[in-house]
Amino acid sequence: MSTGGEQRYVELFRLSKAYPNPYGDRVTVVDGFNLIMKRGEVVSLIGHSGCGKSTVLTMVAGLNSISEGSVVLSGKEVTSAGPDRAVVFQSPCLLPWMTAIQNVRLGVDRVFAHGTRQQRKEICEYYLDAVGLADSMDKYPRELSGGMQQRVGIARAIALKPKMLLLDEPFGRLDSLTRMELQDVILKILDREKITTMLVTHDVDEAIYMADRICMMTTGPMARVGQILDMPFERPRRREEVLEDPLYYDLRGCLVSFLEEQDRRKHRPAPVPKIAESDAAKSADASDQADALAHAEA
Ligand SMILES: Nc1ncnc2c1ncn2[C@@H]1O[C@H](COP(=O)(O)OP(=O)(O)OP(=O)(O)O)[C@@H](O)[C@H]1O
Repeated sequence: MSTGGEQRYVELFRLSKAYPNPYGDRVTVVDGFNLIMKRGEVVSLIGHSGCGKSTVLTMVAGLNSISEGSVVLSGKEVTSAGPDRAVVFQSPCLLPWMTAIQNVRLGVDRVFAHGTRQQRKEICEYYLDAVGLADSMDKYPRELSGGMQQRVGIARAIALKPKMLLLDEPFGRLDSLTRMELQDVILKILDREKITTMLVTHDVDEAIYMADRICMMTTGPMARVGQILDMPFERPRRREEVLEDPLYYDLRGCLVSFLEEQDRRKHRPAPVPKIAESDAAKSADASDQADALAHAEA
């Protein structure tokens, strides 16, 4: 039976972020973002470009300061970056003078400094094999395709055996075939290792296929959780089964409607500003505004 700590393994409590703007003010991008994740759960954050998905993820990673609120992972408040949270970004940023295995070893040597040299080597080999790079471990980044480099980035993150995996559009730069292959690579590893994962993506289908829950963010500024959807599909998942499930299209429709509604709100015209005039002119102006608002609501 799972304990309370496993049910509330990650807690984002009233998380807010304000960035300075060029005029010296602060703009609150994310405001009062609440989310609780179970241990081993995969939650996808989805929302319009610029709503603050990466801001939330980087605050959880400890790479971005928290303006207000808190992130608690396994009972411990996050105050800085640490190896218990591994991040995979769009681009893996491998060190070009090191081979694939040397890139993975950098972190492994630090985190498992207590292990023997042989044990650390085996960890790296195991995860490079898990991402399908058994034959390319000794290649340099320049000898690897974009997809292969991203596989190294995934192996590098998971080899640290983190408590939490943070994926920020990890397939964003890949062609659709490679993207699907890597989705399956990650799903297989997550099914085996049960790593609690936050996945930021723009891709509705990717979110449905990979996540246990999808957290839809409202459009910023002051973005927060708009709605959370549970994905009813069993694990391990097979793409064809998910795609053939009639619920898939209902869920997809729900996500798309949410995003469209957010888009409408963002582009709703503001009321026409009033200018001081006579009472008669004022009332005419008020009725024009009412018309404008009614038009915007329609
Ligand atoms: N360091 C920063 N300083 C000032 N503003 C920032 C900073 N980082 C992000 N922002 C702003 O915060 C908002 C949210 O950015 P963020 O990258 O979190 O959004 P996102 O939803 O991940 O976007 P996308 O989907 O396009 O990657 C944007 O308006 C962005 O311009």
